[in-house]
Amino acid sequence: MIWPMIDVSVLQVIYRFKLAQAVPLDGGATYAQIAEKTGLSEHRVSSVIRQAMTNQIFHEDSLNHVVHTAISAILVKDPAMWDWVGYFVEEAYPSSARWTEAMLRYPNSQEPNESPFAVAFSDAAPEGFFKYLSDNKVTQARFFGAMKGVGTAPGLQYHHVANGYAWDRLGSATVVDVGGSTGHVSIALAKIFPNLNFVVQDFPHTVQQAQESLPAEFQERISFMPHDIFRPQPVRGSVYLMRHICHDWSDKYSIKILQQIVPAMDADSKIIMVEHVVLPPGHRSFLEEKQTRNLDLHMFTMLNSQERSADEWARLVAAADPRLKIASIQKPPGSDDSVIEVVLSQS
Ligand SMILES: C[S@@+](CC[C@H](N)C(=O)[O-])C[C@H]1O[C@@H](n2cnc3c(N)ncnc32)[C@H](O)[C@@H]1O
Repeated sequence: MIWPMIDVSVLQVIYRFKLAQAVPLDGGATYAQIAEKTGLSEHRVSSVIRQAMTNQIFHEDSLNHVVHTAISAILVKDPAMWDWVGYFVEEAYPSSARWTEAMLRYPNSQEPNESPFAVAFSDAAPEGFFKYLSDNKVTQARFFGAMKGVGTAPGLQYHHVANGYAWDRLGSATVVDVGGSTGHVSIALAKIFPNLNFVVQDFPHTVQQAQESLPAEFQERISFMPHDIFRPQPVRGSVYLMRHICHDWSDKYSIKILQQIVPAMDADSKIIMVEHVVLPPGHRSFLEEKQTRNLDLHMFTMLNSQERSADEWARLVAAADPRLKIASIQKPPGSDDSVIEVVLSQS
């Protein structure tokens, strides 16, 4: 149980010293050649690569001669996978080693600037991960690349959002995509549901770029609006889509985000959250269970946030406003996320 830390340390060396790129995709390289390219000693290179081989990263096809495996080759061929590894080994891994320090220094904190990440990067990122990203273009580009890669995973495809809710029953509603980034989810829904219009809200720099690159066919139906999710919702009487928003925030902040929307809601309004709904142990395969538990603790690591069970989602919306109720939770087949429909009861 202790040894997997060596796996990640090895991955960090592979990333930092670009060991995958030091091995040509055709033909491979000797340890001496890789050492020369990377500036590491031949012994260190072979120790690291031979340990990586135990995870099927690289293969020695003859003594001291390294070739790629499918896993090592993907690090060279797929920039999103490279960014994903980079984000994990450079930001998440050192932060994960600071859990207990964060827990002791800031017991049960819900503040992003008291997360294990903020403890690990206290000099560079005293205000937490998101502020660090906005101040560091290299890290930001890597994180966006990683997120783009994650978005291509089968369980996170946008068609699950379409399948998980009866969007066609909304008539000609306006859907406000709160924290909708560059509008990729709205665009995916707009393609399938021609009656719906969309307002995508996010930080000013994000929505400005997105408006400029929006395909002409959607110009009439999708608009972009700079909006801070911690300020009152300016678009009234709509359907409010929030995909992967609250899992970035602890309860304290998620409640604030929801409370900004409630005053804008009318009797037909809904909040549609697309999020992970955690099941109790024993309901899923071992690998799914492991993935969910890892993700929950990863959210703690970086943001002092969490993944939530159905009960925790219900308590969260009720804490934001006792009139808010979860009307339905649908998990489309093959989807990692569920679609949580929240309504405002009028009684
Ligand atoms: C995890 S991403 C989800 C993006 C999109 N909803 C999706 O499903 O791909 C979180 C989004 O929230 C936005 N965000 C974070 N804090 C915000 C704030 N205070 N105001 C507006 N948007 C914010 C980020 O810019 C980012 O686009």
